[in-house]
Amino acid sequence: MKSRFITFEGIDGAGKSSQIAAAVALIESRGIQVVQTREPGGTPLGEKLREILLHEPMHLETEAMLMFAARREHLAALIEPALAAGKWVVSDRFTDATYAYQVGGRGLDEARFVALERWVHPDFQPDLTLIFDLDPAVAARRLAGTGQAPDRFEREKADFFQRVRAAYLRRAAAAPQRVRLIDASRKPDEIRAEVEAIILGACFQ
Ligand SMILES: Nc1ncnc2c1ncn2[C@@H]1O[C@H](COP(=O)(O)OP(=O)(O)O)[C@@H](O)[C@H]1O
Ligand SMILES: Cc1cn([C@H]2C[C@H](O)[C@@H](COP(=O)(O)OP(=O)(O)O)O2)c(=O)[nH]c1=O
Repeated sequence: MKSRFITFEGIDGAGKSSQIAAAVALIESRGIQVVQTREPGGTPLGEKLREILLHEPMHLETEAMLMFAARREHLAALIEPALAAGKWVVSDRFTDATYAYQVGGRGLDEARFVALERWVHPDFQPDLTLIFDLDPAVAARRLAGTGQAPDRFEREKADFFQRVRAAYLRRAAAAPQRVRLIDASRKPDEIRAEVEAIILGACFQ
C-alpha cells in the first residue's frame, strides 16, 4: 500500500494532539508502520529551533524562515526517508500552520510564504490534512484548563486566533481534496469517530 503523509492542524487548544494518538493506533492496527512527529520539531535540530521559536521574540520574517528551515530538515532527515521506506508519517502541524499563523495571524506577505513553500517542498503536500476548527474563545478556555505555562504563540490574544482560524479556513477551501475540516467543538469520542472515518475513507479504499 502507498505510503501516506497525514497532518493535523488547528488553533492552539483545538484538541488535535489528543486525537493524534488514536489516529496512529488505528493505522497501526492495519499492520502499517507509522512515524509520529511534529512541527516545529521532529529532528534534533528541529527541536532546538522549536525551543527558540516558541520562546524568543523575533522579526516576523525570521520566524517564517526558521519554521521553513526546521521543515527542510524534517523533510530531509525524517519525513522523506520514512515515506521511502514504506512507512506512514503523521505530523502534528506542517506548512498549513505557517500559512495560518505567519500569514494569517501575523500578516506575513503571502508572496514570501509562497516563495518559501516552493523552495522547501515544490512538489510535495500532505496526502490528507485534518484541520480542527474551533471558536478561539472555547480553545482559550481549554488551554487555561491545562494549567501549563503558555508559550509565545499561546499568549496571543483572541483576534490573533480569529485571523489564524480564518486563514486555516481559506487554506481548506483552496485544497478541498486534501483538507478536511473537523468541527472540534464536539465531545472527544465524536471527534475520534469522525477522524477514524475520514482516515479509513481517504487512505484505505
Ligand atoms: N473535544 C474536546 N472537548 C473538550 N476538551 C478537549 C477536547 N479535546 C481536547 N480537550 C482538552 O483541551 C486541551 C487542549 O487539547 P490538545 O489536544 O492539547 O490541543 P491542541 O493540541 O490542539 O493544542 C487539553 O486539556 C485537552 O484535554
Ligand atoms: C509548524 C508551525 C507552528 N506554529 C506555531 C503554532 C503553535 O502555537 C506552536 C507550536 O505548535 P504545537 O506543537 O501544536 O503546540 P502545542 O503542542 O503546544 O499545541 O507553533 C507556527 O506559528 N507556524 C508553523 O509553521
